[in-house]
Formats: sequence, C-alpha cells, structure tokens
Amino acid sequence: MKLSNSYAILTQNNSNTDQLVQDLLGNYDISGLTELQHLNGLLFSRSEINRYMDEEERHDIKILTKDSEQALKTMSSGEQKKALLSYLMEQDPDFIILVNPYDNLDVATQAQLKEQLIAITSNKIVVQLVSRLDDVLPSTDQFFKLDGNQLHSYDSPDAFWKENKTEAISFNRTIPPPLSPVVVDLEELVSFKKVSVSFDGRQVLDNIDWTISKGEFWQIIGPNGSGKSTLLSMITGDSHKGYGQDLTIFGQKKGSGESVWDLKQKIGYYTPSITNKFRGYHSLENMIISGLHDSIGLYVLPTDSEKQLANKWLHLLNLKNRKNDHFRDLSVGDKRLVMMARAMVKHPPLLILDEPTAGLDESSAYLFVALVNKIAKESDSTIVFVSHRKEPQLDPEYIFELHPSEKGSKGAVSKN
Ligand SMILES: Nc1ncnc2c1ncn2[C@@H]1O[C@H](COP(=O)(O)OP(=O)(O)OP(=O)(O)O)[C@@H](O)[C@H]1O
Repeated sequence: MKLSNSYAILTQNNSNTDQLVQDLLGNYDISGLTELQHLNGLLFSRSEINRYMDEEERHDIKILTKDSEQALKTMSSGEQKKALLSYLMEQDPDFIILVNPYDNLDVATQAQLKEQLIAITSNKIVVQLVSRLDDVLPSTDQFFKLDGNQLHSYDSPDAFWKENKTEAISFNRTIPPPLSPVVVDLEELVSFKKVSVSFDGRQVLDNIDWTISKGEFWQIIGPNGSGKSTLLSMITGDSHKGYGQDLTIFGQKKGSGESVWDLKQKIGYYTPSITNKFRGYHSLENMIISGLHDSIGLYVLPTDSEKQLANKWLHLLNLKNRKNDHFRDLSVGDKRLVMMARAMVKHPPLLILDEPTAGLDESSAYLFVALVNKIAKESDSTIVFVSHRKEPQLDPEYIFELHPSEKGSKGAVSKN
C-alpha cells in the first residue's frame, strides 16, 4: 500500500464540505479517492475541537486535555489545535483529513503546524480541504476542486494552479451614510494605561499602553495565546479584567458604572461565529435593518427610511435583487458581507472585526477585505481588525503587535 499520497481539495463557498468529510470517514467510494475506501481516517478541524469542548463543558469528559489542568475552552487556538493533532496521531490513523488547518493561527504557529503536517505526509495519507490557496502543502501531488457536491480532479498541478488564480475585486458604490449618526465628542476612544491581566496567577498582558483615536484604522497581530481576544473583550465589556485599572472607553473609566447598552450603541462587533445566531428565516433587508436595533430578528415594523438604507447597502454589496431572500440561504462569503453591513449600518464610532476572514475562500476574502478598506476610507468609524493571516490587500494605518514573554505580552505600536 502506498502511504505517501497528499491530496488537496480546494473548497469554495458553495462546497458541501461536511458531506465530503462524512463520506470519506464513512468509507464511501469516492471517484479519484478510491484508495481511501477501506482505510481508517480521522478528522482535524475546528468542528472537532468544538465537539471536544462541548464534551468537556456539558459532560465533564476531558479527552484532548486529559493530561492538563486547563480547560480546552480557555486555551488559545494554537494550543487547541496542537492538542487535537497529538490526540489524533496517538490513534495512528491511515489517513487524516485536514479542514482549513491554519485558520485562526498566527504566522509563527501556522509555520510550526505546517512543518508538523509536512512530517506527517511522509508516512500518512493527508487529505487537505482548504479554502485558501496559500494553505496547500508543498508535498501535494493530487489536486481537486469541490463545486457543490461535485469533485473535479485536475490532470496536473499546473492545471490546478492556472485555473484557480484570484483576481483583485472592488466595489463601485459609496458607503451609505447613517440615518442618525452616533456622535462622540472625543478624540480618544479607548485608552489603556499600564494595564495588566492575569488568569489563575499567570500573567497574560503586561503593562499595555494603547490609545485608539477617532477615525483610525488598526490591525492587531500577535501569536496565538498572546492576549488579542482578552484585549478586545475588555473594550467590548465582555470581560471584567479591566476593572480597577487605568482603562478608559469612550471617556469613561472601566468599572465606573458605565452602561453596557451605551457601550453597545457605540461599538459594532463582528466575528464569524455571530453568524450562527441567525439561523431563522430573516430576509436580507431585515438582517441589515436589525443592525440599527442591535437585535437578532426584527420585532418592529421597519420605517421607509430604514428600508431605503438597507437597500442602499444591498446595492453596494451587489445583492440588490435578493432583498427578500433568506439570509440562511446565502453563500458563506455573501453572509459575511451582509453581517458586515449589519455591523456598520449605524456607523458605530468603533468597529471591531475579530478574525473576520477566517474560513473564507480566496475570492470572498478579497472581497471582504476590499469592503473593510472602503469603510475605513469613506466613513468616520474607527476600525480594529484582528487577523492572523497576512491579508495582502488590507490597508491599516497602524499595527498593534503583542509580543509574548514570561511576564505576559507587551504591546508595540507601529505605522503600517
Ligand atoms: N478565562 C480564562 N481562563 C484562563 N485562561 C485564559 C482565559 N481566557 C484566556 N486565557 C489564556 O490567556 C491567554 C490569552 O488568550 P487570548 O484568547 O486572549 O489569546 P489570543 O491572542 O486571542 O489567542 P488566539 O489568537 O489563539 O485566539 C491564553 O494563554 C489563554 O489560554
């Protein structure tokens, strides 16, 4: 039996990835992958990590973290992926299916994982299901593309690379202005002064000094576990770690009785997992209008001006003719664009985007980044974009980088 094959399957937003994964694990005969039919495969994916996290939380069964005190949920993405990979390799499968293995990982952790995966390809069959071309392992010798449920194979690597090059894309219309702007009469929106954070006695952030001023466009970068999400959650009010420290958000000292509602009015927040909350039958028009009310669904009849505004956004996103379609029926890429419009429709003074391009295919990621750049240029909103991936098109003004050390991460500011 040949054990060194490395397959890459490029997925797009319309790909039925879950079905293919199930068929592979269920030993179905799949054209082009017949070799795998009688072999034992295991899955390396974000959904598997979520499944083990659920086991831990609901049933108190520790599987990936059986040798560790820490809960899987509190580990960084890199730590979680490491734990899953070593658990899978202990079981010595014949093949391993990798679904977007580098999503949510910083550049250094991506490089480490890539090395581990390349080492694995020397004695195991690897099936990569990836949405970004950069993620294809160099050892790959067989190429496919998954279009819906159809798996197309390529005669040669050249044929694959030639067909799948991406072109840059842009939007033509301008960003629709808000109905009633949220006015903030301050130059400094957020100010961290010597803020430190510890969890269970372990320091994660060390003396962070960071000021975010009106209209700026920031990218936060830093390795997995360096504290990026912790920083964001102190701004959004989802963590109490800022209390009692010199942290000021919209002119109010953290923990001084500020209203959470007031904060939510001023901050637009988007991370891809929010999309899961919108599983009902919401029309695209209502999805965007619900951003004006901070609600999941619309409980009041929209006004004409709200409808007009939503339609301007849909026009910009080239979804004008789909205003009555259900959000749940959109492709992953279009869902992200609509969620972005929903977060931006009221032009929040501060827009936080947490790993917004994770899991998107090449052309959808380009489109999303083009929309973010456009919002940064044409609106007064301040943008904070967290991403591990070097998004080649992203055009922030400033970078806030976290550098981990034994005493927690230090922050460094640079101009892009
Ligand atoms: N509630 C918690 N309890 C214990 N430890 C925590 C908790 N929240 C975060 N941590 C730890 O703090 C560190 C920073 O985590 P954080 O999620 O902020 O990092 P990150 O830079 O966002 O990581 P990633 O890029 O992987 O998402 C990690 O080592 C994590 O394990």
